[in-house]
Amino acid sequence: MIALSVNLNKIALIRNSREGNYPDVVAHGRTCLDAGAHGITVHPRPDQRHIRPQDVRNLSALCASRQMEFNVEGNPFAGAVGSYPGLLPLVLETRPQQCTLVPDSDDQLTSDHGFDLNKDGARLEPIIRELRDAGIRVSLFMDPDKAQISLAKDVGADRIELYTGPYAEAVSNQSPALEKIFAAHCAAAEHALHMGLGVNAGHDLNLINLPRYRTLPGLQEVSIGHALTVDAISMGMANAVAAYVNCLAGK
Ligand SMILES: CC(=O)[C@@H](O)[C@H](O)COP(=O)(O)O
Ligand SMILES: NCC(=O)COP(=O)(O)O
Repeated sequence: MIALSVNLNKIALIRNSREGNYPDVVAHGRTCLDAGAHGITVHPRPDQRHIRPQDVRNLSALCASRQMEFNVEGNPFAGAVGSYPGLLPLVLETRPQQCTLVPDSDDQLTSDHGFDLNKDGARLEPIIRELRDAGIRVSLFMDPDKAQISLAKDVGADRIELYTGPYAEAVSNQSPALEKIFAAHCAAAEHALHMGLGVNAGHDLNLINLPRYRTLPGLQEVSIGHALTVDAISMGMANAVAAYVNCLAGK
């Protein structure tokens, strides 16, 4: 089974466009879990454009009450800004099952590359150790590069999350590069498994590109937010979650 972790960033983004708590992020989290999602993902950013620290606390409590996986993504090097305490303090306070470290700069529109561990490996190592010592599984956001994935093992990660943006773009553009891109993802996944790393994936996955991506060797979990939320506008959130769960199951 490939787990579906629903990313609720975009629900928070709509909420933040007005005062008040509408739509309610926690209520949507509950709907997703009721509809068959295996977990919830959030990616708080220092500018709090969507997920706020209190959302992380509330969703952590929701997932704990359901014994479902909570995955918090973010830049481990971003410090405290205003009421954003920084990723590490927030994660150590809320104790998700998984923390996915992503090499985003603070002003990035969205995530668009994996770690260069030749550059960041040494400063990531103590962070990964601290998270693992707290009982939190650590995944690193990575491009499908075998040498980099070997380094992910060396710095102590449990899993990698393969960055699927270029794969999704190639599917959507019907690019001739698609075969090569998907082959690189398969080789990267096989290498990760060989190294003893678990394999997650995410970014711009949708109902069109998922039927192929779900065949990736050893894929354990996908986190999906943007497209699933867009589908929920026409299908309803529960139906959208069910459609993605079915798609991952090959139905
Ligand atoms: C790491 C990753 O690919 C996702 O978390 C994605 O970056 C979603 O973040 P935004 O919703 O802020 O674009
Ligand atoms: N890790 C990827 C994620 O959480 C969601 O990415 P997207 O589906 O919003 O592109």
